[in-house]
Amino acid sequence: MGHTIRLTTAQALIKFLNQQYICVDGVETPFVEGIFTVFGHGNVLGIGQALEQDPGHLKVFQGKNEQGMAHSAIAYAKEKLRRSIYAVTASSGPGSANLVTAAATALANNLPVLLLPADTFASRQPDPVLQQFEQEYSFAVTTNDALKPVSRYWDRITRPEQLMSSLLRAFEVLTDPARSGPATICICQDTEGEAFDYDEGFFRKRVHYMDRLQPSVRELDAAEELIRASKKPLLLVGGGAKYSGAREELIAFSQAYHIPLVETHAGKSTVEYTFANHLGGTGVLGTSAANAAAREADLVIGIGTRYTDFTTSSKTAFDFEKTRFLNINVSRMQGYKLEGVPVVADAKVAITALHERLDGYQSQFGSRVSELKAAWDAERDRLGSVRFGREGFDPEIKGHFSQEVLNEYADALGTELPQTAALIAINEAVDKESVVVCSAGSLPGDLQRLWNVEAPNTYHLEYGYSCMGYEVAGALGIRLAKPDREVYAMVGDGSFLMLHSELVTALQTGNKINLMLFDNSGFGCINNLQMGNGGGSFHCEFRNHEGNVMNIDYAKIAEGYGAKVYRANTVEEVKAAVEDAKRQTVSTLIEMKVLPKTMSEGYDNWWNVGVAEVSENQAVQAAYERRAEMLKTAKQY
Ligand SMILES: Cc1ncc(C[n+]2csc(CCOP(=O)(O)OP(=O)(O)O)c2C)c(N)n1
Ligand SMILES: O=C1C[C@@H](O)[C@H](O)[C@@H](O)C1=O
Ligand SMILES: [Mg+2]
Repeated sequence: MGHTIRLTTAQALIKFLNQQYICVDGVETPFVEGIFTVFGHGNVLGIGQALEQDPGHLKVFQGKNEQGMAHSAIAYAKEKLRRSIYAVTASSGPGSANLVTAAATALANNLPVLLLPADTFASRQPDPVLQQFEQEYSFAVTTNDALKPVSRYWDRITRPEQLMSSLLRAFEVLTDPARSGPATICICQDTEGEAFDYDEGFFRKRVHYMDRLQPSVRELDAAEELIRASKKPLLLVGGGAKYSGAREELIAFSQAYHIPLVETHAGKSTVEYTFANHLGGTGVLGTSAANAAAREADLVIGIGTRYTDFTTSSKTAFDFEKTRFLNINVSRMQGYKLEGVPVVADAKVAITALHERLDGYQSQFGSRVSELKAAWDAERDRLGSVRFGREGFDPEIKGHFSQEVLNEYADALGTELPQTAALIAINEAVDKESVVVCSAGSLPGDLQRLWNVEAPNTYHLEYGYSCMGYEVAGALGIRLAKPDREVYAMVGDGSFLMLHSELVTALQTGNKINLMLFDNSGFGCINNLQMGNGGGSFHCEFRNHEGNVMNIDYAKIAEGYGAKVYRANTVEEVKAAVEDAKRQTVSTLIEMKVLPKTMSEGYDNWWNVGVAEVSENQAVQAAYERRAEMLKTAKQY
């Protein structure tokens, strides 16, 4: 052993974080950008002291809610294509518990984040300490154990020297493209402040190489054979393609062999929609063009996709009798899905290698690609020009609300604005390099279908966990990743109510974000789901105790925090507000009252949901039977 240096566990942690680098394609950059903190008794005297003494290059942010700040950290990592992270420190007990939802969000989306919740005392001398819940069967169980199932790596540090092996393992996980996710290191409160003579070698600069996984010759042979045998292959672009940076390779491949391209939420904006062979999003929230191409395809080339139910329309989007799957993925687990032929490799490398092998090949899609795209573009134009009428209005979500109820909403909210028209107006008004973020509600559907991307990597959807409350916090994380871009959080009233604390952090730190608040006074998409499956409207509208539609002044709330606010209830007002908001340096909120049932829906999709098998309501029974019929056509596994 060489020289030693005497540090507390927390000081050693911060020193180590400063020395971690990542290398991708020969470019070496620091891996840990900073740390989000909510200090409490569990971490302020340990990690807080260490940061106050010497943060090194780490940027230190004061979060307002542990879940919120962790969402910001996750969004930062996603926007940085997993090549840079923030750490997150929380105090023990409720602070740790607040991290659970965010950890699960990171896990579902394969996003790296280092979670550092404090733990109870290693010595147990003062037990039970404040916020220790005392589980009778074991004093070793603390709130932090709730983070185990939602972490890719989890450890508890009860002695200073344990930190060394723990951190090395955590960074191996955080920088592995196939297993990236939350690494959680819980440090006992007393241990954080305990000193140890650390070997100086532990703090040397460490470079983690995110090498591009190469496909084997056998895999490429199999892939080539599949494609050559296919008449109508389809490129399905998932998040793995985006993280790999495979835009140019995908465009060249698609162009050379005339293979149409569709995308998942995570993959969206890897290739911009202006590319001629791009048919938009696929599945439950997909375009008519993408879903038609999926049905016609005899080979799906899935690139970095997890094939979720939304992507596959609960395994009904394809003709499973004839369609084969070629799965390019860095994860073997993902590669095995839908009985596909796996190519366990980096997307960019695999597409390049396949491109070189397919000389002379051409798909038989011919003019079908441009025809499908043109038909969808016309449909999008229609959705953009929908206007409300007090009589005979036929909303996109049909048969749920009578004209009378829709008029009631128009009166209560003082608006006639349809959601699709508002969204398309925003799409047209924002600069093409700006970034849009969303995660839950009806907006992901409208975004996947209607948000036309003109510049790569400008669309950020958290749809692995679809966690309400990610939108505002996520916008902050994106702004930190891309400080020169405008960031627009598309947020429903329900999501805004669930969590928007990090708006204050954005205002406090001068990191401008724009919140596009779509207020339809309710959990709109869930109301659609219940009514679309035979139910009534049950506890999803925001009506008060007298049965009246609530009209909440969200602009006033944001104004109270110090944001610049706008109230925009017509397409013209929305466009004007977006233009003015661009000129602001402070964070903005544009409140739009939109009519329920005016979001987009349909286009040959299906979502398998748990409809009641027995019910006193005939409409629910009918919905159950429809589901049973659909299940007959679905692949079983
Ligand atoms: C944390 C969390 N809780 C619950 C849900 C289930 N959920 C999905 S969308 C939704 C309602 C969203 O309402 P709002 O944000 O107003 O969007 P809208 O559907 O009205 O557009 C709910 C409750 C979720 N996705 N995330
Ligand atoms: O339950 C849900 C329904 C989806 O439509 C929505 O986008 C998502 O947020 C969700 O959780
Ligand atoms: Mg709503």
